[in-house]
Amino acid sequence: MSDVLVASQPHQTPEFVQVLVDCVGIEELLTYRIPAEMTVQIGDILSVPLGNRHVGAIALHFPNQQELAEFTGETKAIAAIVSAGMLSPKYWELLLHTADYYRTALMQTVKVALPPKLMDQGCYRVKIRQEQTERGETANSHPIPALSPAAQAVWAFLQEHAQSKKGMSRRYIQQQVGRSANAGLRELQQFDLIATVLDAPQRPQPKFVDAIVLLPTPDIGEAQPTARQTEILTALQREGGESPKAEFLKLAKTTVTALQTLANKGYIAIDRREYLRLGGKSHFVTADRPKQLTPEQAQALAKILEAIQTTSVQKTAQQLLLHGVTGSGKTEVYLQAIAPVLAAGKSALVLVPEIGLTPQLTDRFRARFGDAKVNVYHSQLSDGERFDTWRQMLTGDSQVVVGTRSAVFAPLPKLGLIVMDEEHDGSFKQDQPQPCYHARTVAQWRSQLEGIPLVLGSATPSAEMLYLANGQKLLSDVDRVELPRGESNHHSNSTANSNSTGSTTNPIQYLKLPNRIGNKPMPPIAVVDMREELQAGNWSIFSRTLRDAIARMLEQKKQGILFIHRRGHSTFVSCRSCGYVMKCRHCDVSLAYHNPIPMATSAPTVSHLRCHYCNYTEAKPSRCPACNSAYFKHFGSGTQKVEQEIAELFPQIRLIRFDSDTTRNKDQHRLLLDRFRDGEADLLIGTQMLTKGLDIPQVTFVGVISADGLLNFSDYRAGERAFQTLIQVAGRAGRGDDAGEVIVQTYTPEHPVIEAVRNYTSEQFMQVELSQRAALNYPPIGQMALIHLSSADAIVVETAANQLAESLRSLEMDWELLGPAPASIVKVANRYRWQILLKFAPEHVSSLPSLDILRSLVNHKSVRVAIDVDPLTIL
Ligand SMILES: Nc1ncnc2c1ncn2[C@@H]1O[C@H](COP(=O)(O)OP(=O)(O)OP(=O)(O)O)[C@@H](O)[C@H]1O
Ligand SMILES: [Zn+2]
Ligand SMILES: [Zn+2]
Repeated sequence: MSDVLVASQPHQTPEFVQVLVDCVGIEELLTYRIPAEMTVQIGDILSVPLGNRHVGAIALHFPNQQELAEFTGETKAIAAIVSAGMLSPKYWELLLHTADYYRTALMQTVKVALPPKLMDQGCYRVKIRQEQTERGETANSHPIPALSPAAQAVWAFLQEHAQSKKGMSRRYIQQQVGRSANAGLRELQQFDLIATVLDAPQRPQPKFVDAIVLLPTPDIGEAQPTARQTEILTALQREGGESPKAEFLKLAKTTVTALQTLANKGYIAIDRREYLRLGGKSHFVTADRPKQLTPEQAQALAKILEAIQTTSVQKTAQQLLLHGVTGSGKTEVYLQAIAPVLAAGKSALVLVPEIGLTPQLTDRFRARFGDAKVNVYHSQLSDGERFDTWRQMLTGDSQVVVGTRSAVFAPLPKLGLIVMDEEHDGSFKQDQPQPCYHARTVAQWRSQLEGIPLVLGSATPSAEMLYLANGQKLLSDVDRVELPRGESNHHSNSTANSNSTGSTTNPIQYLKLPNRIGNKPMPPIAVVDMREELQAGNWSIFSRTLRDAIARMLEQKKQGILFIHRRGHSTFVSCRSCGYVMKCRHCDVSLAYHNPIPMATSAPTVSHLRCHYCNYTEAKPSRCPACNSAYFKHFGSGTQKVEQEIAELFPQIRLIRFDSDTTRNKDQHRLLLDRFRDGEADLLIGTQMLTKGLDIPQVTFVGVISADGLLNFSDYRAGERAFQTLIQVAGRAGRGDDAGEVIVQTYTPEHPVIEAVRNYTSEQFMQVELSQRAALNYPPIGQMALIHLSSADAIVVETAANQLAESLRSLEMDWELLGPAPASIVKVANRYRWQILLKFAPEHVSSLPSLDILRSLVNHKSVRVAIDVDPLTIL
């Protein structure tokens, strides 16, 4: 796939190796000599001399002749191989490719992928190789007579402590044996007498406890439970019908005897259950068995299993796009696809968008496969937790890892399947620091490198995946993409097929789940025209329809969700009377509203509108250019404001606000959602986070305060994103027995996105969307990269941006350069932000400037530069 690996795997035994050292402040690779008796491989953890001490290092690159020629100084020799072959060459190739594609130094990429402390030599232990001690008679004498005194000393020390199963740390051996220990260890390693292992953490054992379980009310004729017994049963019901015995005794202030009586009467059972220790709140796994699949699910599963079969024989990766409407049972398909992978002793990686979604989803995986088989990996883990989880993965034990973006680098030696849930979700893309990788792109490379299938699931697949699934063609029916059986096999011969864009010529199988489980109808979506509300004299943010729906929901004692577009992005200007939106005449994106900003030249001193793709600027008209209405301004309402107004309208309503303010703490998500699930509130008010995978059966009502913020996001992807968000949000309604109802408020009901959402016509919408993108060479047809510049000094950053743009233009590369332009939100954290947009054909991605080159072209110390390849938002 990448040339990088080829260059780094020379044919002769390499004499030198470049390593990354575990030392704060040293970012570049250092070159070391490999002693003649040592065989080093890429990815080995080494011990190398640095200054007057030894530090940990990772072997990352074998320099070629040219690189060596540039190198003149004297090189020191590697002291020891601490741990060999811990991560496979394929894993390192993945990192090398990621660094290269995203124009980021390898070091920075490694830092994103690996947990802290990995190179810390204290984390490794030396053991006598098993075969040697088992030989019994040789165990107490020197197995090989030619050992040097240093090696003999270490050997004797290790033998003395052979009963310690965990082994000894190098540091401890050095302390005990003395200065020569390192040489001794190296010699023993060379004779293969010792092994070094990463100190493996103890896997927590599953914990079982007695649990009280509520049973269906028994048929007991006249004998009613006593008042006290009813109290106990109600308490148990409040706990969800299940509670650990010890906790419940305290909670219900009752006794073992009282519980036994209830058990004898058949009201409850006392049962041994596995007890889960999850972040924050421990709770039970309710035993969960595979569900009987619907025919559609079964068909999708069969295709995935077939892909797993074929790839394990032929090592050719396949991607499968599982397009299943909200509530169609995609997760159940993942679960049943993973089961045979685990049964074969392999591991599965499940990537999910955000931690807000993870508790509910990980619970389902734990319930199915048991606590011991499931590891969770995300950025909110502490350094220690990350490190422990990493080591757990390295053991090679068959396991499921459920994680967010960075888990795409999970070091699973026997990976058999990658699943990416909600593949369209923007949080798979890293904004900063560099590399600004997209986990889906990296997952695609990884699946090809490892020759394992990648399942990408979504109710609203991304334009990228639909385009790929359609064979990179535009206007044809996506449904017909599915390949005839067997044809997929000879198409793909391993990784050689991928081109430089990271997309693949391997066929993508398109799998569809068009119906909800139990054939529950999709909730009807009603669109309210806010212009009419205005005409009727209703100036509130709630239409009459929305107010009535909430009143009805309260009356029927149902639950609802009110969605508000993310705060702080009300940068577009539109007309409340006719819905007209100001757009850039060159770029087909909404113009951003700017207060006066300090600029070197022609600084507008009044509020103005500006395109942050191409820098086109115009004054903000005071009246609507289309209908001359004076009600022409920028807008936005935050969650707090909506919360206040709702509380004023419905004084008795119980609300939970769910946004980044109320969910800062990592257990807060689970807590708030649990409270809502338990019926502690009527209405959940929140932002984007609510759109993801919530499966709460009692929710019948979903309201969208204003779709306009989504529709007019000043970005070429606004339409796609708005469509996905609205469909996902609507998909939270009517998942249980009662039918759902969705209300969307907007000033532009005739907008194609709104039309498509109302009618659930995703394919048609995406086809039009793709052909519009093709017209302007926007992704996924063309490609883009965004160069960010920022500085505390508004003038300096503008000058630097102009100079950089000029330098880049003079390179005369195969890209189109737009800008420079100020970012739509110019000032963030006291820094002014400018950007340069590069548009190019996918085959030219490797000609993009690297971060190092950009830095050298920008000659201002105070200006920070970054490059984002395939940016998701251009704000
Ligand atoms: N074959 C089945 N039989 C019965 N119930 C099922 C089956 N498959 C899934 N379910 C249930 O249907 C509900 C919806 O399934 P699931 O959450 O997997 O859907 P989804 O497609 O992942 O939804 P979304 O994309 O909206 O998150 C869940 O409560 C799940 O337990
Ligand atoms: Zn107007
Ligand atoms: Zn423009």
